[in-house]
Amino acid sequence: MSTEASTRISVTGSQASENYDVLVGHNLLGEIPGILGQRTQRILVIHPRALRSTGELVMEDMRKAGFEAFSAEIPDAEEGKHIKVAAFCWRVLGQNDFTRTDAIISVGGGSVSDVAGFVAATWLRGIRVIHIPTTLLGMVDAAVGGKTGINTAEGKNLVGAFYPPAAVLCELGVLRTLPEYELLTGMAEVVKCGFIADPEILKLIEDNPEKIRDSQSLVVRELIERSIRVKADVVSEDLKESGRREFLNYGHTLGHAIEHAERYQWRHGAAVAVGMVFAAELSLAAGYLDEATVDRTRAICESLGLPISYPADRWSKLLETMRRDKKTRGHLLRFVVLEGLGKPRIYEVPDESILFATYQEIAK
Ligand SMILES: NC(=O)c1ccc[n+]([C@@H]2O[C@H](COP(=O)([O-])OP(=O)(O)OC[C@H]3O[C@@H](n4cnc5c(N)ncnc54)[C@H](O)[C@@H]3O)[C@@H](O)[C@H]2O)c1
Ligand SMILES: O=C(O)C(=O)C[C@@H](O)[C@H](O)[C@H](O)COP(=O)(O)O
Ligand SMILES: [Zn+2]
Repeated sequence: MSTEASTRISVTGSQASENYDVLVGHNLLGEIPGILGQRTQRILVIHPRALRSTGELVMEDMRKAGFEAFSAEIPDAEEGKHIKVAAFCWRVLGQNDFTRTDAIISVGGGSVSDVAGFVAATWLRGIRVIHIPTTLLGMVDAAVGGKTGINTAEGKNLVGAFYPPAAVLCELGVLRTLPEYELLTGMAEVVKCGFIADPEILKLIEDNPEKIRDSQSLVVRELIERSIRVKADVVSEDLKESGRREFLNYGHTLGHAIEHAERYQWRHGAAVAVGMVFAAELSLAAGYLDEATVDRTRAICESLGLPISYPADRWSKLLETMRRDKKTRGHLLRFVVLEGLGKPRIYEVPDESILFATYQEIAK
């Protein structure tokens, strides 16, 4: 067991009730009673089937701390981000008389914190939620920042709310059981942070091809903390995405369309990797970025075993889905592009032919 101290990264909002801490370290569950306070009686632990034993451990701990603990076991991965799953959780909350002083704890990857956060935002118009992310992606991105959501038939995350958690506890030991592919798809969001804000992240990945595959290594911990700092910095300034927060969507315009086209059988991070190569190529085509940075994007994604291309014949379907992206304004498609390392900007697409031409660069 590690004896290293935990790291505390603060996120601030426009009012005190939106402030919270992200803790990274070991043995963090003991923080929960202090975060929730004495008036909290009931806790609902929302976890996927695949993490039943982890969910039970958290429930046991909460019972020992004096809470009444209930669980809602939900379908795994993207299947959980469905209105029927939210309705099931609302039913459990209702049947067990959850009040505004009670709380939800999410235990799982980004799909779980997204739906659990949405349930917390909507139950009684808002009860507190603590996220315990169990994937790399959940720790560095999904659990932090207060974006919650579910999918609809038309697309990814189309229904949701901005709803900051009461805390995020990144218990590093839980990553021991995470399959390597899940660790590497989570790295896509780490790479994103590297390109949009902290290029040192890219160097750490390039210089440590083995350690980045060991979830318990100090390099992975440093990558986690650096990525959380990038996200905390952005969302502290712009919770509701009226400006700078859009930069966190780098690679996601095409990425989300690919996830939709694949009926969510691709992991989010894999789709975002292809989306980042597309966004880098678009930055080049628009005259903002040099070829070397585009090549670097491909090289880093490939070194992580992430996809960098997509079938040529899917373009029209992808374009149709991208029109529903949240950054679109009227008929105007908008992409996050790069003007250089750590220099994201918005590109309003003047003519869709540039998108088609760029797609040929990543099509196979
Ligand atoms: N709200 C946000 O800001 C935000 C940011 C990024 C991504 N997301 C969302 O996050 C989701 C992707 O999250 P994800 O990549 O964590 O995927 P996920 O939640 O689907 O989990 C991936 C798989 O890993 C398994 N798993 C989770 N923890 C494990 C562990 N410790 N050991 C073994 N297996 C484990 C899960 O059961 C699942 O099968 C997408 O829906 C994406 O849209 C949201
Ligand atoms: O937090 C954000 O803002 C992001 O864009 C982070 C993304 O990694 C994440 O996938 C997010 O859920 C995408 O949000 P959406 O608004 O495009 O649905
Ligand atoms: Zn993402």
